[in-house]
Amino acid sequence: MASSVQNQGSISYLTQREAAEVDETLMGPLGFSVDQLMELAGLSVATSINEVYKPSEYNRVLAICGPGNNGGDGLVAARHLYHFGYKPFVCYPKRTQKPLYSGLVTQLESLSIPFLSVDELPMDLSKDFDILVDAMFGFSFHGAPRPPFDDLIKKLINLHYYEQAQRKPPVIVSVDIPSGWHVEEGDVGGDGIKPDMLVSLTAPKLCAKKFSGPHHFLGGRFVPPAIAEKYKLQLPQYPGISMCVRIGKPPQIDISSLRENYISPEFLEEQVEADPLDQFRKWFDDAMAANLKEPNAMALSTTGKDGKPSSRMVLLKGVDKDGFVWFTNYESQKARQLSENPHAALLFYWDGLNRQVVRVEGSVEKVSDEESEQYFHSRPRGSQLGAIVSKQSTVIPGRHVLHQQYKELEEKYSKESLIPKPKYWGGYRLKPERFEFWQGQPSRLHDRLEYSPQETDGKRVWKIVRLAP
Ligand SMILES: NC(=O)C1=CN([C@@H]2O[C@H](COP(=O)(O)OP(=O)(O)OC[C@H]3O[C@@H](n4cnc5c(N)ncnc54)[C@H](OP(=O)(O)O)[C@@H]3O)[C@@H](O)[C@H]2O)[C@H](O)CC1
Ligand SMILES: Cc1cc2nc3c(=O)[nH]c(=O)nc-3n(C[C@H](O)[C@H](O)[C@H](O)COP(=O)(O)O)c2cc1C
Ligand SMILES: Cc1ncc(COP(=O)(O)O)c(C=O)c1O
Ligand SMILES: [K+]
Repeated sequence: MASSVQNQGSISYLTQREAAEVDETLMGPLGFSVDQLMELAGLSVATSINEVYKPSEYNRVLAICGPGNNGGDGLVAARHLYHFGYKPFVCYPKRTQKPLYSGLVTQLESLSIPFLSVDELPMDLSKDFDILVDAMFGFSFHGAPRPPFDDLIKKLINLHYYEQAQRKPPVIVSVDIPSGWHVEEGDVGGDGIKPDMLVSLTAPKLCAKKFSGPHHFLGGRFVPPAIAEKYKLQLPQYPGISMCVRIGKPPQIDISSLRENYISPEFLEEQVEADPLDQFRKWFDDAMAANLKEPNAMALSTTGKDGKPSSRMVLLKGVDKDGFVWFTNYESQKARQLSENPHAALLFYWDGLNRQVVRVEGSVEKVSDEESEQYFHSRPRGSQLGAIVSKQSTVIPGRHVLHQQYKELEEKYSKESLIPKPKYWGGYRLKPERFEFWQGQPSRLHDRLEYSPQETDGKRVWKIVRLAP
């Protein structure tokens, strides 16, 4: 059995027989119920879709569900997609009279998700939907598709006939097997559906080797090692806590075509804080609440006396009325430039909120030695040693020198002993003279509000103006 499991690269592909056996083993000796596996499968499908097609752009989803478990996966996926912010519709023409399936239907009905009969579907699916989930047939498909699925499959094949230059055609996402394809041979006649995305479940089936669309995902982070061992399955690592993982090549796309259409709430003069620091804190809190990774990462741009700019990321470690603070090596390239020209600019980009705080511009000073000292000792011991080891921005012969010195220092400063802050390490503080807050909007008509200081009646106030996007 094991020898017949096919590999392409480092991933195993299952035959139809093996796929059914794995299923039986999961649901027999390994104690899974079909409900559980279907829930995990449907959730994997929904998360895979969300990785590639965001609900802001691809909102209307039609899940076309077949009579078997593949159809059940489609019903579960539709429910999760609803909760992820999509608008799902379901076409489920051959309902299975089992409590599992009627339960799934009830759950969808309770969310007011419309069920459309085959007759209610438009001839041309491209107008009403952004995503078509093909959950008609999975690994038990055999022979030629019978009605009404033959026509439904034709609708998916014919989609491109309706493609109009101005309209983005809906994408097809196939669950486990592109419906109508032979489970092992693939699209034998070459005239079957051509999904944009395939979400293989448990392990890809042989037909997946013939999939040439841009997005191949594997879902189902539930395969116990016993199954993987028994079938000598080589499966990829799932990232983080994700239910799915991209397999196969990442899409080869034309970089010039990469673009987002930003959709955000309005950002108006009336809503902003009078003090840009308060506005910054508000946006920083939003970035924290949105769970963005390292919202304190900022690009720092400096120029030396030659006037040639350089940028690099640093971490914001404090912000108050006196300015924005970060820590670094005082003998680094940025330090040299700052000693030649104290003017610098900071830039934050908060992807996920479509926001950047651009041009926090101002002059820079070193922070006090006590402040550097205090921050240095708050860092993990490893980072403290790292700061001693790294003669930042100098040329070194290889990684080994860093590790060698690190090991020596680790021995020198055992356990609790104080690691002295090197003289060449400390903080800088930028005192802002200008701020700009930018929020992305559709058609590149973004909001840009700029703060600059102004004297009014001998008092310094912040003037706010709107800039053209
Ligand atoms: N561990 C896993 O991998 C899991 C997989 N899941 C999903 O389940 C499918 C396999 O489900 P299964 O119910 O075995 O089969 P299908 O969904 O492929 O469909 C079977 C039904 O389709 C009918 N059928 C078959 N061929 C035709 C045809 N040519 N025309 C019309 N109808 C057809 C079949 O009827 P028969 O009368 O022919 O028997 C069945 O009614 C797998 O691919 C995954 O998507 C689980 O959800 C989770 C675990
Ligand atoms: C997210 C991120 C945060 C960083 N934070 C710092 C930092 O706080 N301090 C620092 O010295 N380098 C930091 N670095 C490394 C710098 O980007 C840079 O490589 C280093 O400071 C040397 O820059 P320079 O040669 O221009 O002086 C960070 C890098 C990244 C990607
Ligand atoms: C070289 C260097 N120094 C300092 C920092 C800031 O890190 P910490 O939070 O440890 O101060 C970083 C962060 O990436 C860094 O790469
Ligand atoms: K399918």
